[in-house]
Amino acid sequence: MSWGYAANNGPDKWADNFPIANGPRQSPIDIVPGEASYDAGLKALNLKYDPSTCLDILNNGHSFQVTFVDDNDSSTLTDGPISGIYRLKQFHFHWGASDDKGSEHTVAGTKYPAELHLVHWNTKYASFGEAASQPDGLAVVGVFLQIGAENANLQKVLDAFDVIKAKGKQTSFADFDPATLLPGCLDYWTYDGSLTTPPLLESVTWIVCKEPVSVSAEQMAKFRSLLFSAEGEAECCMVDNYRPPQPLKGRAVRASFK
Ligand SMILES: NS(=O)(=O)c1ccc2oc(=S)[nH]c2c1
Ligand SMILES: [Zn+2]
Repeated sequence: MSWGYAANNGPDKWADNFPIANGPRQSPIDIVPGEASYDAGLKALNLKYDPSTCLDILNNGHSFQVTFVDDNDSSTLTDGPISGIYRLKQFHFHWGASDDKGSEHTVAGTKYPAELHLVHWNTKYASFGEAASQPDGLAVVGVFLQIGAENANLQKVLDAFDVIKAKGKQTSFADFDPATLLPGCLDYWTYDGSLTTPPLLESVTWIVCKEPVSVSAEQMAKFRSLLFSAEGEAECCMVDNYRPPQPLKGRAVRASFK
């Protein structure tokens, strides 16, 4: 049986096949603003995305993801807490069955209804796969979603859902600018962590934005219309695809803002 988010294969069971689940730098974490240390040396995030690198959108059975062409430096993350050039590979989300849960990171115990992850890999390595096994291989920008006004930019992504409802479904998705999903203020917390899904590799510099973006309650319902299950299988709604916060184990969380 493969990993998932159900009682029999969910986060509490992942250590059976992925012992790093109990490792020293696991993600997500609960971010306690009062315990984060302001670091004046942290640079502003420099995100430069080219919409023409947007390739397709797919339901991978754990979330849906929008994948980008990453054979050149058209869509990159530089500065912030990282050094060098990291290329955008994909973005995806995690969300709950109801608006009171869904994010992976929490802020002083507060759960948001959803969390966006923009996944980048360090171009000092040959590929995403190689970078994912290196301690400085990946940088993921996390953005919280909170219930409010309809998000017109997000709607462009949700409009593609009807053709990727089931696990394994994929369709072309072009000319989308992921920068339109970012908050106006790019203040962030940063810490050393891991992938939040198996293989849980400890290769991620996490960059979590302080300011959430809006999503309407109707748009959240659209997220919940996706399926974990493939066509022809018993339908299982894609909800609660989030890992809960993990032990900090002495790690420092730095803030880019006072
Ligand atoms: N949820 S996440 O930590 O951003 C993340 C990002 C990229 C991934 O690639 C595999 S494989 N699992 C992943 C989890
Ligand atoms: Zn994620």
